[in-house]
Amino acid sequence: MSNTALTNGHTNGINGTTQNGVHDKVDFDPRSYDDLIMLTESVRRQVDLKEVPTIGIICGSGLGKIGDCIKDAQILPFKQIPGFPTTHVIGHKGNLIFGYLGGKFVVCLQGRFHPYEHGMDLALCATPVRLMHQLGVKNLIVSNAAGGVNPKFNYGDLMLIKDHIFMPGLCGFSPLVGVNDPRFGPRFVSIHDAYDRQLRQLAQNVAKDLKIVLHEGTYVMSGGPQYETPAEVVFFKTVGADALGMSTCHEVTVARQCGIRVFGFSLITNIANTDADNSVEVTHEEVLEAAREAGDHACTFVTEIISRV
Ligand SMILES: O=P(O)(O)O[C@@H]1C[C@H](O)[C@@H](CO)O1
Ligand SMILES: Nc1nc2[nH]cnc2c(=O)[nH]1
Repeated sequence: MSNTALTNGHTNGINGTTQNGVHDKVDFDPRSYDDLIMLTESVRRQVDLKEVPTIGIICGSGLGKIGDCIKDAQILPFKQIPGFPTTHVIGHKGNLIFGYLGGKFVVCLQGRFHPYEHGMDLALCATPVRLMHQLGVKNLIVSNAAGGVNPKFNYGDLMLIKDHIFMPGLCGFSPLVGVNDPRFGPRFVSIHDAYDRQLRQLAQNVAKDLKIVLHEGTYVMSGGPQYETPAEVVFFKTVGADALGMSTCHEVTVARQCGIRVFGFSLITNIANTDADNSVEVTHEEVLEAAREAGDHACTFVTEIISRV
């Protein structure tokens, strides 16, 4: 089957109707388990789930190419998913894709929700991970574009995420804040093993075989959307950061709450400034350009990892 964009009308089941496949604004509560079930049912009705997608993928800025590599793709635009907000960030297409990659049936988020776009509602931004869990995902591959802090990193390198510092989470902006329905998972979640050691080893082996430079390091999520000042970069470097971004940690936190194994990597799209007297501008355009250049590379890497999971 060739790739299919799903545009049939449907009834979303959460507060209302749809016209021409586009859902009306719905009153979706990301902390309601019942709303999550209705959202999941709506997705199930719109796609032909040939198998259980046990692998989920989240594409970072400009890394949507990974989604384009999926075979026999069924493409469900976010605007057809009741409860999903819109993604406004250039380089995030806004599709949920089902199909085959690396010989496995996968579900891929071609675009993500950044907390800075959605009033720091982290539970809302992490809803796709809860959806993936409902659909049967057991392993999640998260990717992002990030600024390199570690002096060994170069533009275009890949960094496997070994650990993270979730700045908004430390300040009370966690997707787990608020009433916790135990059906989402435990109230208190241990994040001691956020990035699965076995998957990291597997990725290292893949990188070696494909002759890809793969660093390993700590990813810091800041609230964004502003990039860091040189003093902030020095601050993060001092506390152990290797790469800086504005996403991922909220998704990983929710994934761990529901028992999904995680593998994460960053594409180093710029080198973060540490000296205010010699600093250069960082732009989203250069971030996207770096991601475009690394698209094939990232796609091969992810495909090979999936084939070996
Ligand atoms: O979705 P990711 O984390 O890859 O997006 C990064 C962080 C900001 O959203 C944007 C900055 O250029 O790219
Ligand atoms: N916070 C942050 N996010 C990024 N995404 C891509 N580059 C950067 C960066 O330098 N800082």
